[in-house]
Amino acid sequence: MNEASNIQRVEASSIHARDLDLGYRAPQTLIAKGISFDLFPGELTCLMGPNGVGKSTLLKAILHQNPPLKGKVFLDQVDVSVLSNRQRAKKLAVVLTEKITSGEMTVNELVALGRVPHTGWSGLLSPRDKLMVKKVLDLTHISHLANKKLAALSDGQRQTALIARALAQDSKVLILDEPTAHLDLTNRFEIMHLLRHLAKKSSRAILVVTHDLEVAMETADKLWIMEARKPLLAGCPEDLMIQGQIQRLLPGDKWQIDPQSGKIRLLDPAKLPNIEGPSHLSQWIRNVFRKNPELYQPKQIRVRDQPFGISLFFPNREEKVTSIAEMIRFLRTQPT
Ligand SMILES: Nc1ncnc2c1ncn2[C@@H]1O[C@H](COP(=O)(O)OP(=O)(O)OP(=O)(O)O)[C@@H](O)[C@H]1O
Repeated sequence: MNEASNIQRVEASSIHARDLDLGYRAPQTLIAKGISFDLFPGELTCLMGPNGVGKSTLLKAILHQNPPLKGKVFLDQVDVSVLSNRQRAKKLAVVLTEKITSGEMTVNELVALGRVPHTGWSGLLSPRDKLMVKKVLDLTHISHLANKKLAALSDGQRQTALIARALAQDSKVLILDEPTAHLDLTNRFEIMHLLRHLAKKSSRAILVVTHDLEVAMETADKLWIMEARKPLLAGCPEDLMIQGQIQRLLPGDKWQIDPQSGKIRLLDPAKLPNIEGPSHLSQWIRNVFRKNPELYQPKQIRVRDQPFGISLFFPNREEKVTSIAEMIRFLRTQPT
């Protein structure tokens, strides 16, 4: 980035930091050095990295819960350390991986707490506040849970209620730590698509810490990849995938990201059988041999669709099966 474009981007970013040292005091522990980032309005950014690398520590620096050991974080060009808690809460909403202690509270009451920066601690909701609570309950598909106590919710429902509370805060910056951790397959996409939609529709800057590469690739505008003792790497997810940079999320040489599917898999064993047939079928047969390197490998495998069938070719015969389970059973009977 040259200097002129750098200045332009700094002006546009909602959160900006350069060359931070992140860590803890008493005793002083340095976790990450030289960390720089810009979070832009209208974008959903996913922060990814191995366990313990310092993602939550970075969030705590942005939130001023644990200020950086060196450097400053700017929220709308204002140093976060000079903002009061109330000023920060109006600009920035957070969903952390917190345990809810007050299980007696209802979902409606929890979400209404999101309006506190706007109502004051009296907690009296104006009609506009009540409308906002209703709107976010609808948006997150939990209106039917409004009067349920938090203690009576599943982990995923509680997580969604916390997200609704943050949305009710109606801030321009939203930060979420592993929001999809407890959600089922559909809801992890639903919630992330909702966050993406909010980023676009109301020009919010949204930062999500996640370990879910599939959801991040599907929804994020930007990825921030955090590695031990390295500067933060930021980029468009598709560029990072094509450039092989996503592989940085998997230190060591045991696991590999397939740049075509974006899926994580064991590094290919030296030899896989020769498989002919449509790629959407042959890839799943290949998957079986990757998972079961001990399986007897025929000379050639041919797979076909409609009706589904697999032909296994041996030096002097052909065996036909009609499912992958049947293929595995058959190959297990073969001497290795
Ligand atoms: N309050 C603290 N005091 C000292 N060290 C801490 C504190 N909290 C976390 N750490 C350490 O900081 C390092 C980074 O932790 P952090 O929680 O930021 O990692 P993370 O990337 O969010 O990990 P995960 O993916 O497992 O959530 C870890 O080594 C952790 O032990």
